[in-house]
Amino acid sequence: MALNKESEIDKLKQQITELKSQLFQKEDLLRKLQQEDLGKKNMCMYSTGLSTDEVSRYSRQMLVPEIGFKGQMRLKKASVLIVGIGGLGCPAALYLAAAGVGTITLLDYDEVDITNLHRQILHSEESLGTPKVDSALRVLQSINSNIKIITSNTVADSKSLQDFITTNKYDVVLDGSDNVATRYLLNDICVLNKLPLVSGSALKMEGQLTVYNYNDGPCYRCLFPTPPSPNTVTNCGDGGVLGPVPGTIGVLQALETIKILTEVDGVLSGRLMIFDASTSSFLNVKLRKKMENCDICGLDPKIKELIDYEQFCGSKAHDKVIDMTIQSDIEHISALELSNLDENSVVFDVRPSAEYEFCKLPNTINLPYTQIINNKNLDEITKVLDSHKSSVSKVYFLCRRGNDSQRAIYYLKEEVYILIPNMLIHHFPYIEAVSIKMHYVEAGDPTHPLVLLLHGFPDFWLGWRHQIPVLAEEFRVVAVDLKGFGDSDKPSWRRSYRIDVILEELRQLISTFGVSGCIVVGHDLGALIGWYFAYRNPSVVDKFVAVSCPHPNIYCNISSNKWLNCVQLPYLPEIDALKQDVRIISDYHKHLPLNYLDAYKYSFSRKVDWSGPLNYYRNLPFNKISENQDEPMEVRTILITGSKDDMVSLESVVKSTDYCDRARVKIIDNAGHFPHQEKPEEFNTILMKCLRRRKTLDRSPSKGLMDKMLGAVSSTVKYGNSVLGSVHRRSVVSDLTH
Ligand SMILES: Nc1ncnc2c1ncn2[C@@H]1O[C@H](COP(=O)(O)OP(=O)(O)OP(=O)(O)O)[C@@H](O)[C@H]1O
Ligand SMILES: [Zn+2]
Repeated sequence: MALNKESEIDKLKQQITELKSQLFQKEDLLRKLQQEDLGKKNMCMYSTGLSTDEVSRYSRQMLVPEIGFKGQMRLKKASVLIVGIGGLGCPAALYLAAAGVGTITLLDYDEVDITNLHRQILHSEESLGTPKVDSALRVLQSINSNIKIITSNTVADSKSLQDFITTNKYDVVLDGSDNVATRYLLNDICVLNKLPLVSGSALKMEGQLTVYNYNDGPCYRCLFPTPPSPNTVTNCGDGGVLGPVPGTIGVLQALETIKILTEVDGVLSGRLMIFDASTSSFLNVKLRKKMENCDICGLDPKIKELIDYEQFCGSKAHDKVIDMTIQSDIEHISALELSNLDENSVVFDVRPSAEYEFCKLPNTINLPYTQIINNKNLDEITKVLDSHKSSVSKVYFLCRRGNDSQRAIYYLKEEVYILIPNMLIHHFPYIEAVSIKMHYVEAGDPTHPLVLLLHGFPDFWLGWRHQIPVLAEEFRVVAVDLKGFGDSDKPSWRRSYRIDVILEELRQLISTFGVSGCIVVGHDLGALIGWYFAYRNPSVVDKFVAVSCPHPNIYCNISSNKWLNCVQLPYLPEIDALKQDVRIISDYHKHLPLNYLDAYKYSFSRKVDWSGPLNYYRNLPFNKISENQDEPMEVRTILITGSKDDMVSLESVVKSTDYCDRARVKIIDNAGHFPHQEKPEEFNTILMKCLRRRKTLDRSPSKGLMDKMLGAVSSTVKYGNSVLGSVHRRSVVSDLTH
């Protein structure tokens, strides 16, 4: 009976396949005949250029004043290239075809897979295993037989794409791809051929959209001059994606394309739209302007023809499995060996709990990787191992692809903290301030005056490693991980990073140490917070040291500041900052030895590690303390800066003293933006001297400082002229007052 049923199913399947193939042949024939007939269609006698059918079909959109007859004709004459007929390309193509875009080219190398069907709405169960472009063609043509659809089941690479662009005169290119190599390829080809590029992306519950190379707006390279490290890019296969998210972005890509084609104002160029599906909100952020020194669209472009993009990006032009090899000596075992492990072995499955729930192997313990690196499960690991009946001989880590399990082992083997030799650190406690947990490192005698160290961006408490042991000899030192950084809580809400919230939490944190006052030393972002804090809490702050950071009112005016530009990153906020983490971290911390660089990369390795830092910059730089220079900073202030800091000008640091009752400026020769890490000995000598010093500081910079500034002018080319001008002006003032 069972056998009969099986053969009946097989027979039916075979018949359906044959019928389908006949159907497809007939559809093809029909299409061809219709295409031939296209030009001869009944023209509407009152509407030159559109057939009667077209007038009726598009009547609802032609009634929209922005489109009208003219717009419809533009759409009809237009030619659009869509690369990637997946989550974004499907909805985009659907709306463009329905809207009557005259010629649409579909490019995709892939075949329909069952995992595509929840979001790639042009494909169906029937088309499983067939080229995506074929199933897309069938559906699009059934919706609109008036338009011409060209398809190609190939990889878009430098050669194939150039051929397409030369043969077909495109008006717009729409990026529906899912990998970095293809993004750069599409960008470059669009710049070289002067075509706008409508770019979208979607992952999990977030989507992003922008238009590149349009009306003198920036191109992808203006914003991302170098590709992210391959291992930091997450794809839908790993991160997951909710169908309507790419659906929304794809539809909006079609909308932007229609706006460009019909010359409607308000195209999303120079702006990035971020869609947060979890809160149903859209956010528009301004992007950095077109860069004069962009490699492809700048004034003197280095790239004049297409290159090998897989080589340039170090990754393939697809987003399929990317295997990581973190450690060459890592021990791997086969599935068979895994199934035969003895009872002295423990297996931790480090996949997210949701994935573990899909399916799990017996005798495994779920210990999500994200929790491991958050230090949340270290106790649990110990507990599990302790409670194991027999003695544990081996511990195995398991995940889907072998990447997170390697990362977990690496993390557990080499915790960040053991990197610091011979440092006197008491403990790594957490403090519950108001509603958040702050992680900090404490050293020195608790009865000594408290020095609070606030790190900068992108940094965490470890940035003060050279100062902690030295300060600990005379002070009680506390180096905190600011909210959103390191091991402190990382709320993702922007409102959690409002300056009043941050200051209140800081005040509470200080009071938990049982002291009424302290010295605050801040670097970069930490110093920016320090300025606000000292201004508002003069009774709590005995002295304030601002390292590499001008007064906030000056900071507000520095439009070319790299920190602010960082917030303007596209594919921002967090996802792409994360993709770029290796680059950003290595760029900022060129002075660090390799093992420390690794520690930093850990600390900024996840999306959540970027939400806080970026939110600070979204809120802080736009808060002026007080316009009124008659309300100066009461707290004694020491400004320390490197003579070669390319992010903070000497001029801005000197000008900051205008806002202070008592201020002193110290310059560390040949140091950049991280003087406390680059020149620790000189920095420590200056810092200790300033912190010990009791007498009142003068308001004006000293003569020695002027000389140093003049000497530094040649090395701070960017601000050279303004520094020089300011030095002359200030010299006159000092001469008069001395
Ligand atoms: N260089 C390229 N040439 C042609 N098609 C490309 C190229 N790069 C990416 N694509 C296509 O872009 C589409 C992107 O679709 P999407 O992001 O929804 O993911 P997917 O690859 O279909 O599925 P998943 O990521 O879940 O495996 C895919 O169909 C892919 O084949
Ligand atoms: Zn550019």
